[in-house]
Amino acid sequence: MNQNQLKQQVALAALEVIRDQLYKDTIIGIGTGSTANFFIDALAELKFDFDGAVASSEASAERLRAHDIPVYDLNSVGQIPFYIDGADEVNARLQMIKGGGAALTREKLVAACSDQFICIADESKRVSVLGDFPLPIEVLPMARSYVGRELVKLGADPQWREGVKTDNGNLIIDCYNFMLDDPLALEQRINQITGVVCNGIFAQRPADLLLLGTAQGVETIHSR
Ligand SMILES: O=C[C@H](O)[C@H](O)[C@H](O)COP(=O)(O)O
Repeated sequence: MNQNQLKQQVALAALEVIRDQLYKDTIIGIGTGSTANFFIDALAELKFDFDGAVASSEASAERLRAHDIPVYDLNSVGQIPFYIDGADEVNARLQMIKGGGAALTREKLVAACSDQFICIADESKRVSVLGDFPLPIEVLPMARSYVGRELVKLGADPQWREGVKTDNGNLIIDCYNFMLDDPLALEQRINQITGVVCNGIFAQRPADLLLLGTAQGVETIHSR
């Protein structure tokens, strides 16, 4: 199976996980990226079984609307039962690095409002230690240079993702060579830098369930 087939496989598996838990008033949290896109396309089949969705990016909102799935503002929905999204890396504790598609802030926010975070990923995303994938950090435009200097002091090699603007109008700095042996401590430390909007470590809010696509089938891994 190629990577896209693995992504589709986990998208369908996620659909099976939520299928029996959908009600006419259910609002589903939807992530961003190629794996989330497979899920959105699969979800269209159930669109009459739930109310609508909250999206973590304009791109996902557009894709949902193209399937005639209503998209709600997060401010109007309160707590939601599920958030389904991909990841750039995920470890055995279901902590993740996210933000390869620059949607990390809205993703973290929708995840924070969700009872259950279901991560869907192909097996290439599984790691024992987070950090090979460059850590994305969303910063206010005028803080780019200052935050970069502060990140160097923390031991990273920060690189501005030129030409990319987030849905919130901010910039992305990708950090290479970060030591991520304590993801929670680093997540909190980076958040203390003035001008940082959000960082792509999901340790404070790890996934609750990981559906991992492998050549042997979908592995279901619950958080410990
Ligand atoms: O900002 C983007 C997100 O964090 C994505 O969920 C992540 O980059 C994984 O994307 P994909 O499913 O395309 O590998």
